[in-house]
Amino acid sequence: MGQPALPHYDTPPVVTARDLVKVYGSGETGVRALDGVNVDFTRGAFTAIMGPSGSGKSTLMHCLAGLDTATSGSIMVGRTDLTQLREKQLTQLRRDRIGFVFQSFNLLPMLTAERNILLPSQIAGRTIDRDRFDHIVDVVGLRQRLDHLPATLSGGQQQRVAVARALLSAPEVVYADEPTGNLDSRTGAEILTFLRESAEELRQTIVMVTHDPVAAAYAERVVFLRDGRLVDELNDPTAQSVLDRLVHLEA
Ligand SMILES: Nc1ncnc2c1ncn2[C@@H]1O[C@H](COP(=O)(O)OP(=O)(O)OP(=O)(O)O)[C@@H](O)[C@H]1O
Repeated sequence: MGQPALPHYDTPPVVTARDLVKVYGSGETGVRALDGVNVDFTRGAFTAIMGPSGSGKSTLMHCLAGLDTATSGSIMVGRTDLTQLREKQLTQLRRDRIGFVFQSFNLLPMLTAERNILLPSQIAGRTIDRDRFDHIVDVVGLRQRLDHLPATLSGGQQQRVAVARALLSAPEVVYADEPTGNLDSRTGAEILTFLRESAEELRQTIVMVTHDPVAAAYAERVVFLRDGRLVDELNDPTAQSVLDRLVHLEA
């Protein structure tokens, strides 16, 4: 195990998973996708989850985000244990307290960029923080594209819309699932830089699943899964140091 992330040691974790187990199926054919994961994410930390194929990355993110139910263990988001929530409360928690960025952007095609960014807040009945909206739109460089439909935007611009949408309500945590998987490397670098700056400057907590050591190196911390267990972590990673650990894990 690496050292704890020093810049955040004095802040309580935003998300805490304890003894997290996820078994798909049962009996002989059951798959133990998570096998007792303990992990904390502190406020303003940008963390990447990595590991070999099938190690449980997606399962961990889906459980942490309340998109899938854990078999046992607890997941605290602030003071809420989301493993104890009913479906309706879980839906509300996802809507009000968690942001999502997916590989496939997930924008509504008939809405402009601006309306896509605002929609979740409008559905939740939140007052729009116009200053934050303006700040985010300017930082991601979407000012000139706000009245465009997604189909008329490049992949990178569409992902910026998705990131702006996720960040607008200042959720307690943003989960990003391969956010640069559909982007060329230059555009991907821009999105990752923005995610990193959001963590540093807006103190936005971000957890990202990726296969790409170059993408993971934008995070300040990388946690490694193998066979459903958290087996290693790196602070201040470089693409090379991440790659070295991965090669070691896959050996
Ligand atoms: N819905 C499911 N039903 C049964 N088994 C599943 C299901 N989802 C995942 N698994 C199994 O759980 C294990 C962990 O899968 P998961 O998708 O979380 O890994 P991953 O690290 O995200 O993999 P990859 O890098 O290939 O996307 C694998 O053995 C997988 O086959």
